[in-house]
Amino acid sequence: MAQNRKTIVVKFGTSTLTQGSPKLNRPHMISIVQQITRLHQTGFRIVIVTSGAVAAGRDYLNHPQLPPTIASKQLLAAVGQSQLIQTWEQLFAIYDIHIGQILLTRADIEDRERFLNARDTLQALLDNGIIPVINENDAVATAEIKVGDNDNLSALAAILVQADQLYLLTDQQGLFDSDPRKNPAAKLIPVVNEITAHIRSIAGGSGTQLGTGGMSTKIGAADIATRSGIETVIAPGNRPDVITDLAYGKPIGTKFTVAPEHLESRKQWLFAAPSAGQLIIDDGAENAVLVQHKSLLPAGIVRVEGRFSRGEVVKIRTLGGKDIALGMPRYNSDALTLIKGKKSHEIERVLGYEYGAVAVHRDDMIVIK
Ligand SMILES: Nc1ncnc2c1ncn2[C@@H]1O[C@H](COP(=O)(O)OP(=O)(O)O)[C@@H](O)[C@H]1O
Ligand SMILES: N[C@@H](CCC(=O)OP(=O)(O)O)C(=O)O
Repeated sequence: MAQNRKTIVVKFGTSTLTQGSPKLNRPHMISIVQQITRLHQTGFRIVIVTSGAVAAGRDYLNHPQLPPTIASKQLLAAVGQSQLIQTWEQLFAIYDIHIGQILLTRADIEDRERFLNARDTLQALLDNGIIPVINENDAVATAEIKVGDNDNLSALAAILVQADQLYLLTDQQGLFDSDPRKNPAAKLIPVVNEITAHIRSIAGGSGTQLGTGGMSTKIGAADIATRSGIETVIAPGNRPDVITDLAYGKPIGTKFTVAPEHLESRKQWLFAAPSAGQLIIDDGAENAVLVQHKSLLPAGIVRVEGRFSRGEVVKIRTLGGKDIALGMPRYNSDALTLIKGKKSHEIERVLGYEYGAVAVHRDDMIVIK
């Protein structure tokens, strides 16, 4: 058990979950759940991004005649999301696996504090062997705060969990050189090393009433993910064992490779913001960060300068005044002022809560010396 620590985000489009019908296809969902169970039991960390709420809502309400408004779609999503999550829950329960529902909007990802909260929740679920099941919070998402399609949402989720791979499962074999629904002679493209204007131009919209975005949103998602160091595959959701085969490296569908210079960019993405303060650290902490490549503990912080929230970017500065790293602290400036110089086990006593033992985790730090 648990030899493989690879983290994979798997996104299921409506087309895959319904198998082209007007309702969720439970027999097909069982085969998906069985594959994820196998991976989960061998230590893979799997995150599900699921579409299908609107389709499930429409089916549950017996295909009502509703005005073509956003409110109608939100009504269907509100009804259907509970059907959708219940279906996943019941199917995973067969294998004694727990799931946790997370409904996100763009606002939850763009705001750093909320980004960190979502990331911590996802991490906690994964650490406890619970499979996160994510969808957009369609029922409350207005035009300004929604991501709008689950392809892009899954790329953002993959960044949140620092995934190794993202699989976009759909009703086609992968990306073709033109829409195969319109051109039966279209050819599958097995590997994309660079998302060029040509690649974008061959990706069309959804071929069905129920899908959102088609290939063009999948290309957008692959672009976001690969720039952040996450390999992305568009693959057929109805192929037997597609998820397990992909996880063990079988070439299926269209693979979008990660350029080597992008491997560190998940951190660059996090650290695009200007710095909001400084943490002045002692010699021991300097050695831990620079030589031992470790996280920064509160014990090594001598002084906290500036006012910042959890997740804003700060400079990590030596006693000699040299900036050696940028990082996103797990605590805000007030909390760090109280716990600086203290041992990690004292954090909860001093603050009355804790967000973990470290002040700035190694994953949230770039050394700049
Ligand atoms: N170049 C292309 N290659 C493959 N599929 C394409 C292409 N351009 C457009 N499509 C359409 O994209 C559809 C898949 O997207 P979508 O309907 O949104 O599915 P999902 O629900 O899986 O997200 C396909 O059924 C196909 O009609
Ligand atoms: N959040 C919506 C799905 C949006 C979406 O992108 O759909 P799809 O193109 O089928 O992945 C729902 O649950 O119905």
